[in-house]
Amino acid sequence: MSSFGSRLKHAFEEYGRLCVGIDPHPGMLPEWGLPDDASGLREFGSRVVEASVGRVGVVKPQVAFFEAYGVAGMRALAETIAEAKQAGLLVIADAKRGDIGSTMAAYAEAWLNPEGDFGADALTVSPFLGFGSLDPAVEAAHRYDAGLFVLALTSNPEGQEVQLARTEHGTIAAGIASRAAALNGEAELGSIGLVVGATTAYLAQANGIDLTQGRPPLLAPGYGAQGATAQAMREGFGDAWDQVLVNSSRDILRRGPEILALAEAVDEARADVA
Ligand SMILES: O=C(O)c1cc(=O)[nH]c(=O)n1[C@@H]1O[C@H](COP(=O)(O)O)[C@@H](O)[C@H]1O
Repeated sequence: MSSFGSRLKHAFEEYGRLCVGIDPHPGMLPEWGLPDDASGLREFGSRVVEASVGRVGVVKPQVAFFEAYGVAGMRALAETIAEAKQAGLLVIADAKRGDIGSTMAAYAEAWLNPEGDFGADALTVSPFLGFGSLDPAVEAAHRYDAGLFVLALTSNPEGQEVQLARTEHGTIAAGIASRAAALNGEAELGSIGLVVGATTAYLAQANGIDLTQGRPPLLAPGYGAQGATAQAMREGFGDAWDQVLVNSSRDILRRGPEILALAEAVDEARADVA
């Protein structure tokens, strides 16, 4: 298998830079006329996958919204991931895992081993136990040709008190960006990416954080429902714009439950961020 970075680059070329979020928020299943249980979750996941195939290259299930339904919810997640991969979509499991040593290794095994129940193409991870605590996840990503998206400058305003705090080497976010860059080598698009909010990207430029070093893919949530526009994102990311994968969840999902209406919303968002 080729590296995650090169699979993502191919997806960019084929389908553009939109990632559809599979986020079954509380209340959304009944709004869609689906049972508020694991069978409803499964149908929800299937509809979003169906509306995404052939329109975008990447989907991002939000693990928490499946986990909230217990064991049956996690089974629905596993089946949704398998269905998406089977349909040729890249899957980013948004579980924001962060731990140390063998525990981090076990999380990475759970989410990145393609033979496992939840084997995704990439996983969101938290570096706030120290960037080096992610080493076992980086090793697993290399072993499985998978990717990571390391939280750096998240879309929520509360993130900044930690992420823009300064050490003698600069901001915490700048440190995260340069540690990720060092892992990416010379690839046109690396496999170790960063999460930089569509709403907060401008803060990278304002604080001298270079997002182009190492060419990490940049997962950008915050477009649409959290208020970021395509124009603001383009300006905010500046020279790093061609590395950006824009996520949209609620803005698309609120157009459900019909697959045709969802597909139309996907097409509109994809064109808007092109
Ligand atoms: O890692 C993420 O995906 C993420 C990071 C971040 O900084 N902000 C953020 O909103 N997200 C996720 O991106 C999605 C955004 O959803 P919408 O705001 O509905 O488009 C949710 O699944 C969030 O958990």
